[in-house]
Amino acid sequence: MGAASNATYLGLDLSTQQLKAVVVDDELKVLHETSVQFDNDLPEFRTYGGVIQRKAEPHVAVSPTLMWVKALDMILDKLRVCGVDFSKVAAISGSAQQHGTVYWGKGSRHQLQNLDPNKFLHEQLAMSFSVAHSPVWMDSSTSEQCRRLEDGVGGPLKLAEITGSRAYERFSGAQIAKIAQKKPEAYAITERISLISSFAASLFLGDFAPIDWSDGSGMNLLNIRTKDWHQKALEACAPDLRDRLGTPTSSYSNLGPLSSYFVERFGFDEKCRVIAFTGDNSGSLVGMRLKEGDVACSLGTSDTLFLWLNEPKTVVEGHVLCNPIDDEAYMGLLCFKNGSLTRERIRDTAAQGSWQIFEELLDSTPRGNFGNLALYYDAQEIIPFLIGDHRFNKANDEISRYSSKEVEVRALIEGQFIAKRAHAEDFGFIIGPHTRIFATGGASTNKAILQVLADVFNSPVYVSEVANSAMMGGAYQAKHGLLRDKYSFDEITKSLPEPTLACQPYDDADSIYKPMVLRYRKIVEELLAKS
Ligand SMILES: O=C(CO)[C@@H](O)[C@H](O)CF
Repeated sequence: MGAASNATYLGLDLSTQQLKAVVVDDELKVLHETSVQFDNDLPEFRTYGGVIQRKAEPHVAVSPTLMWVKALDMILDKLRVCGVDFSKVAAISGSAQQHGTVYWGKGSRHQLQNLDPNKFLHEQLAMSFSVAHSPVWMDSSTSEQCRRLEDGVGGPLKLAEITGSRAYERFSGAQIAKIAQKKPEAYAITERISLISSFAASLFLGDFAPIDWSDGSGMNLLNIRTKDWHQKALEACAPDLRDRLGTPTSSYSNLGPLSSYFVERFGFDEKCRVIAFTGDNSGSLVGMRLKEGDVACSLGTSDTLFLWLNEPKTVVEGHVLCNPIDDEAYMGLLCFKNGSLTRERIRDTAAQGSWQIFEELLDSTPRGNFGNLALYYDAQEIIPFLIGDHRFNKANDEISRYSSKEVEVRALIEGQFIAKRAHAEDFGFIIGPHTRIFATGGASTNKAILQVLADVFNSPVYVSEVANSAMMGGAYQAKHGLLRDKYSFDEITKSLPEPTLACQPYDDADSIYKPMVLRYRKIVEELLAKS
């Protein structure tokens, strides 16, 4: 099957903290894999976790757009040094952090279409962006724009019914509205607005790439049933926005030939095709080959739960996105902002910065943690809308610290997963005898953490051989988009091994965690009332 038996596919994941790339063979087996860490490999941009946040504006989170361009220059050189034969690559696709927006200035399309193969991309595109720092998904500074957007379309429930979500601060619509209001001159000279996924596709295409339906579902602007922009939402955000966004497209669209820049600079075949890029959670769904009834838990900078939906639904919390594999289907998504950075904080304070000690401490405490329950929110959490650390003892008194480090470690992990179960059930997810949890992301390599996940959800936890499902999803989508006319996604991915069972829940798990979920709801209700 495939374009040719020696065809390879290039998949990328432009995530919050790093750019990752993988080359797979025609059977989708990994041949090469590498990454560029923004903080360490591109220190000149002075990011922390790939993002710039200033104490004076704690709710603002941006990333230098040019940092992502330079990371692409670097990662292709790293792949070349790894010995990748670019001439065999039949198609390219990828994933990227959702919701962030890139602002292409006047004349940038011409620059994209006329790149000089003797120069780095970052040299040639240094002046191409009308907004140098892209707002990213960790930003929560747009509550005012959210209210205006909801009012403009008839309220939060109406917006959720049409676009799959009520207004969220990190979503692109509110972020674009803020740029148009606070930087009108920059907005006026903006020729195109991309998501970070379609921005990455644009670099490979050598032209503006369309926004795909799945990542476009994270903007509060796309009607997820008609797959077209919702005019009232566009008008509630910024003037003349439709032309700046372009026409959205299916998430496995074959966009066109690879830019000649890459053919001449790296030796790609001129027949290599660019397939639409999508959001990282949609890419993870592709990479995990998620099926109806399964739940995916991605443990990365953000923690997300997502599942396959055959039909859209209106939700007051969480999101419904167009499905990246099947144009007629959807996916449900719950995003928890305080993921790996919070786990790293507690690892540093309670486990001397060592994951091994962290695991030992976690393993040394009983399920239920002696009745202690805690919530840790370094940054403004999305669900629930809370911030700060909130520790509770067995008597349900809020306390400032736990006496032991092992209690603190278990309180963090149990609290994160209990919250996920509570909000997944609110979303309508029913945990049953056939439920399978598929774990991915950095923390999915930590067995002790996965055991807590299995216990809290009272379900078996499976892992794929490659922890980075968003990156693998890019590679799978490259072949899927190239050969979709001949083969279905299942046919294209059938050669892949089934995920591995990582752990099963203990028999007493549900009797411990079901009551803790109820306790979590009560605690959150009281904290929200106070805040
Ligand atoms: O905001 C999110 C999803 O809605 C996050 O998972 C980002 O996509 C992480 F990059």
